Amino acid sequence: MTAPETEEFAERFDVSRETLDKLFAYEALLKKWNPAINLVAKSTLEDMWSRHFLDSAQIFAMAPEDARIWADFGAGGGFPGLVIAILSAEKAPERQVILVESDLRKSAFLSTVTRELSLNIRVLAQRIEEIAPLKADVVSARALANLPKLLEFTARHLKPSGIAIFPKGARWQEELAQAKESWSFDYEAIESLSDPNSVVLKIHGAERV
Ligand SMILES: C[S@@+](CC[C@H](N)C(=O)[O-])C[C@H]1O[C@@H](n2cnc3c(N)ncnc32)[C@H](O)[C@@H]1O
Repeated sequence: MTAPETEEFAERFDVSRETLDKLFAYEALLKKWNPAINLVAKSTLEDMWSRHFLDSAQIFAMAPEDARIWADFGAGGGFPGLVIAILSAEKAPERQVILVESDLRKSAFLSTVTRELSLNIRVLAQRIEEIAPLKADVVSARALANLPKLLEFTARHLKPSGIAIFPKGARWQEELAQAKESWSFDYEAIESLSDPNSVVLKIHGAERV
């Protein structure tokens, strides 16, 4: 039987049975690897759908459908990047997702899921600072760094027309004010579906001032 949170997820994001099965397979691999390499906090393992999957899928839904290159920085256990790739297989099949993760054990996990689920993902087991410009349409990052640092990471890798999408916690306004000291940009702050105190920041046209 399908759990209510799974049904709610399927309905909210209008995904097929095949996509749900890929998410179940990813969940099983994550639970298998987590005790060895701590991909997500143990306390959140039983909350996979209402927390990590929902949190990631809302980011997917905020990007233009025709975004071809999507880079997720500091992908860790695959949030949001792996969920983006699983949803993209159904809804944006031309898209390639690039997962940048410098921790070798975590990037090995990301490569295993990529292979087992036949996803259109390129895993880069490198530091963001060291990779060649990606010319991405979208860059996302969850729980990686504060906003000024994220803008610095993103600047080299986003196309001029591209957007950056960063989920942020309750202190997002402080980070925004700090970022505005060195950057000019347009943004939207969208209330997070997984936590009413958090937002997802959508940023366009960032330029150093
Ligand atoms: C707190 S974890 C967040 C993981 C995932 N985004 C999530 O929300 O569950 C941050 C991840 O970023 C990776 N990381 C930190 N600095 C990095 C860098 N400069 N280049 C690539 N990866 C980095 C770490 O290895 C870690 O896996």
